[in-house]
Amino acid sequence: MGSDPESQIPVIKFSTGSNDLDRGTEGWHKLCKRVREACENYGCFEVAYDKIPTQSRAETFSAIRQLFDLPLYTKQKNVNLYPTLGYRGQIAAIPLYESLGIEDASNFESLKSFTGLMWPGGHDQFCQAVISILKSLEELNHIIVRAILDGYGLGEKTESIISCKTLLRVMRYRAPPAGEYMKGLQPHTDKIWTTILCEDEVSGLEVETKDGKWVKLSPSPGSFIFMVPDCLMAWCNCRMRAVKHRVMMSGDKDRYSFGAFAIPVDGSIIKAQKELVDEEHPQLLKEFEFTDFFRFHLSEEGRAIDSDKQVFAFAGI
Ligand SMILES: O=C(O)CCC(=O)C(=O)O
Ligand SMILES: [Fe+2]
Repeated sequence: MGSDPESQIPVIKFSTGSNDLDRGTEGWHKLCKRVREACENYGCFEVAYDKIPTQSRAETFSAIRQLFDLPLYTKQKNVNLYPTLGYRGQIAAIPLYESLGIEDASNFESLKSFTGLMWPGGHDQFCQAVISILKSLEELNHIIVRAILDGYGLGEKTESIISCKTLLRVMRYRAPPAGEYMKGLQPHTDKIWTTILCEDEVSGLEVETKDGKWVKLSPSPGSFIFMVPDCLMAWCNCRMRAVKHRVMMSGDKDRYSFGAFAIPVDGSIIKAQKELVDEEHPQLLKEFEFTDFFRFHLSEEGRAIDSDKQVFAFAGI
């Protein structure tokens, strides 16, 4: 598992030094095709993006480590209307896992109020590090969504792009007891529009392939992982697959990671693009309001359903 290079997900370069990122160039067309194929076949890909310096990642992870070093009662002040978006930890089924969530985290004011809650007097260095990397990741996300649109010939239909705010979720997974291979995070698909993940040194993220095999990812140190969540899958009439993923821990090091999660703003309607519905691809999901779906997945009824089936239970035709 993982050591077989054949089973690894595609690596796609987003190189600011070439004209591949200019719409209309041959390089851009090739990029769009690769993005589309990766999202259809794997539901994810590794992103090599040269615009985010190693230093910026290092500063972000140093800030994240300081956050996890705070006392539990301080971290538990991170509450959210939706329980899974605030502090999570001390969960019996996944004892190694702990995470915090910051809504609208590329906005200086919301970062300031978060750091003001965590540290007396705030933490300017935390805000600077997070803002800087998130702005770049939002830019990257924008390019990837553009590539998806162009990949389907919908480049002019920018009004169909879902408006989002970025939630930053930071994770720490404790090393398991010596010699054990242990669940860090349960298998799931993300419920949102897009996900970009970043890990620091210790791997552990696994994705499920089309034929149901789990593959351990070994991204290069400077890379990110882009994933297709349920809403993006619904938007493209399930041409792309929402990738099921989990974290498995082994070895003696704690794992730190973070995700830039694009969360549709309240009132967002998620619907299959009519251009992507035809005889060969009948519409599979009804249109739905994002918040209704999000609430459903947290409800008792939703939680009784496997994560990757929830969207079909909620909106299946
Ligand atoms: O820690 C990771 O790499 C994955 C986290 C994740 O899948 C999530 O928070 O939805
Ligand atoms: Fe996830």
